[in-house]
Amino acid sequence: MPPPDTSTTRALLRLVRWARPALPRVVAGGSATLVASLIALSVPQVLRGVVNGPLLTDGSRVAVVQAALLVLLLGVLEAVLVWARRALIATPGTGVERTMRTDLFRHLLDLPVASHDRWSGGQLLQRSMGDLHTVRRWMVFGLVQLVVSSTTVLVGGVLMIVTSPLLGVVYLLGAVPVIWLGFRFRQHYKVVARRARDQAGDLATSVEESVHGIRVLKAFGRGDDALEDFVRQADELRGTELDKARAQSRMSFALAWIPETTLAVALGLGVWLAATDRASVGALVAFFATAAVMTRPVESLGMLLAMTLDARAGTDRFLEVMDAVPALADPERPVALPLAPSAGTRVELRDVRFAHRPGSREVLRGVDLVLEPGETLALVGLTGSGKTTLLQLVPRLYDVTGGAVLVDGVDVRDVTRHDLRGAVAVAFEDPILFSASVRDNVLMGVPAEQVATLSEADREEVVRTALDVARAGFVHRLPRGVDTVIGEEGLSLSGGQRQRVALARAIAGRPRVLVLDDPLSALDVATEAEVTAGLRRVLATTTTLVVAHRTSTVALADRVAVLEDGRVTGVGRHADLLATHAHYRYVLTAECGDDDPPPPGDPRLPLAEEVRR
Ligand SMILES: Nc1ncnc2c1ncn2[C@@H]1O[C@H](COP(=O)(O)OP(=O)(O)OP(=O)(O)O)[C@@H](O)[C@H]1O
Repeated sequence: MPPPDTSTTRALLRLVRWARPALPRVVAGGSATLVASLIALSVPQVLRGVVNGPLLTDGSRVAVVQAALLVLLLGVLEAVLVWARRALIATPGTGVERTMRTDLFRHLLDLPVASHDRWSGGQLLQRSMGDLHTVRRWMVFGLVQLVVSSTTVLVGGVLMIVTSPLLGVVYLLGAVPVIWLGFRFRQHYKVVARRARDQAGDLATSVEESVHGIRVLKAFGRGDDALEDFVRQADELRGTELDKARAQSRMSFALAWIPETTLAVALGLGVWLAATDRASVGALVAFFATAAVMTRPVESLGMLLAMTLDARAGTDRFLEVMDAVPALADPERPVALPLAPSAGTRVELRDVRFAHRPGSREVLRGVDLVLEPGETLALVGLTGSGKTTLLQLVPRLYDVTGGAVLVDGVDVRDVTRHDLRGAVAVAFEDPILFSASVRDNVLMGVPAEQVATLSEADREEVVRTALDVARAGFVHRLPRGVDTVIGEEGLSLSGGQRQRVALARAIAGRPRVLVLDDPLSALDVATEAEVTAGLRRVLATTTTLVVAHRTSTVALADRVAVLEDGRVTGVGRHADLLATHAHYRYVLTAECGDDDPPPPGDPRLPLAEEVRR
């Protein structure tokens, strides 16, 4: 077998952090297996004594019976140890797998939103399920068996040389081609093992995306294309799995025929040695019985090496995610947000700059904006002007790349994410709900520790008020009212219904700051006005930043800020801006007079020119 691959060893050693609690039992189980194997190797030595002693000399029955009883005892002991291994190892492995999975999930929740662009949903699913399952199987079976088989082969080899040096050397000559083939196998297999895992992740992503976008696929009649794509990916994965299987069977074949061939040569040589009195019959029996005991460990080495390389690929994929740095980590010395002033919370964006990647074009280029306590400020701008990006900086879904966002005078980077998110609630245009009851979805907007202190009646009151304000009374007509479980991502609700439940979630915790990304876009104007009026009434002291695309939304704000090419070019009341700000008028009304040329790069430019003509 090839010497251990240091990079594989290093990667797998990093697993000790998770495996530590299971180590005592794994080591005990491994030791039991090792002793069982050594017992198996000792039987040929007993046979040697019987053959060279009673069988070939005085034929003492007592000695033969004694030897048989000894072999029986060793056999029983070996069986007990094999059972002990299973009993010791089965449970701790599942605990390790669970801890790794939980840590991975916890880490995912801590990662910046941007890192989710790096791994698709299917890849993360595969990493947290299939990969960790492979790692666990290797840890409790592959690793133990690899250590035991390698030790058995080593001890067996030494015993063979001691029993008959010449035959031992002949037999062990087979190790030379085996090591060479093992090197080649490892080089090839580690590449295909990784490829197979990546392809399995891509395949899972296809399933996830197709299920997610099933309505689009059906509506556009693209089901066959999706199927074709899926079959192609499935074929690629199958090809890689076959490649793995072929490599493994070549290795297993070599591990079967090479030792058997050298054993056949050793047998011929051994018979000649015995016939010429250069070796005892007992030694010959012991030699070949040892070779028989070693057959299985030798043959299993190919499979165990493959398992190790599969586990290495799984470990690498797990550690890649775990090594991703949570860019939005909590500060070392967090500052507490001051208690909410009675008038409400002041939010300030001070010379805020933001680029999605280092060196890329800045989406925000020095934004200065102040939201006075309790004020509702609408953010208006052309599509792609950076409105959503700006909103996401307030609850720190992204960090500014320049300047600062301050909540009641405290930089949001100096506050723990837990505190900040307790103070700032968000509702997006595309609302994501979870496959839980309406009640649980709404209560998700209230910090967990606060929910724990509420009585059952208070919780109901919180949910009812939030749903009332969001004009989401339709939930009471669902089959089980607020207990109705809304399907995955809330797809069993209409777009407008989902938006209202998501809004109820955002306001349930009575946040100090509410950040709304056009959250009522799917509502008719009348319902939107009702919802906004309800919001104003209930959240009188809540400072609100809302992205608006419609005049109806904007009219309900105290002031409006116009975002233009990454900068705020105007702040004021809707009517004033409409009268004085050409770009604002253009964005909101698509009315473009001769004096108000559409801004360069505006996607509506061709249409505006057409209208003018
Ligand atoms: N994750 C991302 N990575 C790289 N660029 C991004 C990312 N998200 C948004 N952008 C870019 O940032 C710019 C601003 O996007 P943003 O979503 O903030 O615009 P918006 O004003 O909210 O648009 P809309 O009104 O259409 O929602 C766009 O050019 C967009 O392509």
